[in-house]
Amino acid sequence: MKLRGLYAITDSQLLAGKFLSYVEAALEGGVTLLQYRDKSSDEARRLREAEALRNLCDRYKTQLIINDDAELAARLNVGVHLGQTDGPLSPTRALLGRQAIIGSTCHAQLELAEQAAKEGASYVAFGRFFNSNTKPGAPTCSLELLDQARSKLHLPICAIGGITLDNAAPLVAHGVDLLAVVHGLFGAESTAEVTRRARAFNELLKI
Ligand SMILES: Cc1ncc(COP(=O)(O)OP(=O)(O)O)c(N)n1
Ligand SMILES: Cc1nc(C(=O)O)sc1CCOP(=O)(O)O
Ligand SMILES: [Mg+2]
Repeated sequence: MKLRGLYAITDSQLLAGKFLSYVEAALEGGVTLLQYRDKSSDEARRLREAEALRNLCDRYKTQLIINDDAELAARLNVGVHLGQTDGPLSPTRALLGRQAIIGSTCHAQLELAEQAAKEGASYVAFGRFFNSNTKPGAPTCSLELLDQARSKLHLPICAIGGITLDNAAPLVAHGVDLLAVVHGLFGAESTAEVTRRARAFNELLKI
């Protein structure tokens, strides 16, 4: 399966009271990967929400990715996204199997991406590219790094951090396959607007 398109990421605060309706609205517009990102330690709620997302994703034939938590991903038989301090990639690949989607945060460092590729990552993520409401302190990344990554790597490239419909086109022009978005998608005023934005992000990625 080719990993290219919108990568929607949930935010528990932003989506409070409208979690499933906004996620379904995004899926309606087309989502290649959906990441469940919840930084709390409420294990019961996390399991419940992740299961609900897996059911939704099954209906829309979208791949679910769990942020940070390989054990939860294994329990639900879905993918995982690992940052640099979220645990090693190779044992996670062994845990989840060959088919699982495993993503790796590489910030603005090509060497991290090359290492992740060697250890079996399915995609590499660079960021942040713009000011981010969700993670304002994340290190920044340039379009030039994307050019280098595109010429050296044979994996799908994901961009993250402050991406909106107004600033995403240059990322695509510099070789990005996956646009990972929280606020620029789920910060919308209505479910109809979430669906419209999802469709528009996918249009940007059509070659
Ligand atoms: C697609 C994608 N890219 C990067 C990240 C950030 O991961 P990480 O550095 O582990 O930070 P947290 O998201 O865990 O705060 C991501 N989640 N998804
Ligand atoms: C979770 C995350 N990681 C980042 C990184 O650069 O690694 S930026 C980010 C937040 C993405 O949310 P928004 O689309 O609202 O900026
Ligand atoms: Mg993490």
